[in-house]
Amino acid sequence: MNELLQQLDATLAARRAADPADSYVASLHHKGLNKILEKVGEEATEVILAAKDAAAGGDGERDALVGEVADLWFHCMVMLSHLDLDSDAVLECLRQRFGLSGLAEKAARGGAQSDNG
Ligand SMILES: N=c1c2ncn([C@@H]3O[C@H](COP(=O)(O)OP(=O)(O)OP(=O)(O)O)[C@@H](O)[C@H]3O)c2ncn1[C@@H]1O[C@H](COP(=O)(O)O)[C@@H](O)[C@H]1O
Repeated sequence: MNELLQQLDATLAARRAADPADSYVASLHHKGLNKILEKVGEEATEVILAAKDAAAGGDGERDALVGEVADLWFHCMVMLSHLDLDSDAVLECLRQRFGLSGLAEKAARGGAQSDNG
């Protein structure tokens, strides 16, 4: 669906058979799902901290936030690849949701009573 994401997905899939000594992605696949999830968690925390800094800071902090989001997206893509999924599946999910109000969707599944979930 998105050319860059598709190219990156292809690289991530190819790295599953690569030597961990030669490739960061191969080293993550080699270490396994728990290591990959640890990285996703770390990167998510870094995004939160960077967003706080960006809200209070200037262009440097905003650029740093973009870099942290890229790290998070990348590690989520490695996680999907490790589980035989790819970004196309996520983009298709977003495409199906596009234009459907989150409030309307929540009401349709009977979840409109609470603000917490
Ligand atoms: N987009 C990325 C990308 N974004 C971030 N990173 C790496 O992700 C790591 C995360 O940052 P950290 O500060 O947590 O790294 P770290 O401290 O070395 O990690 P740990 O030792 O704590 O696990 C860094 O080493 C980054 O270089 C990426 N590594 C690879 N890619 C893409 O994946 C492709 C394949 O990479 P290789 O498999 O390394 O060839 C590359 O060509 C790129 O397109």
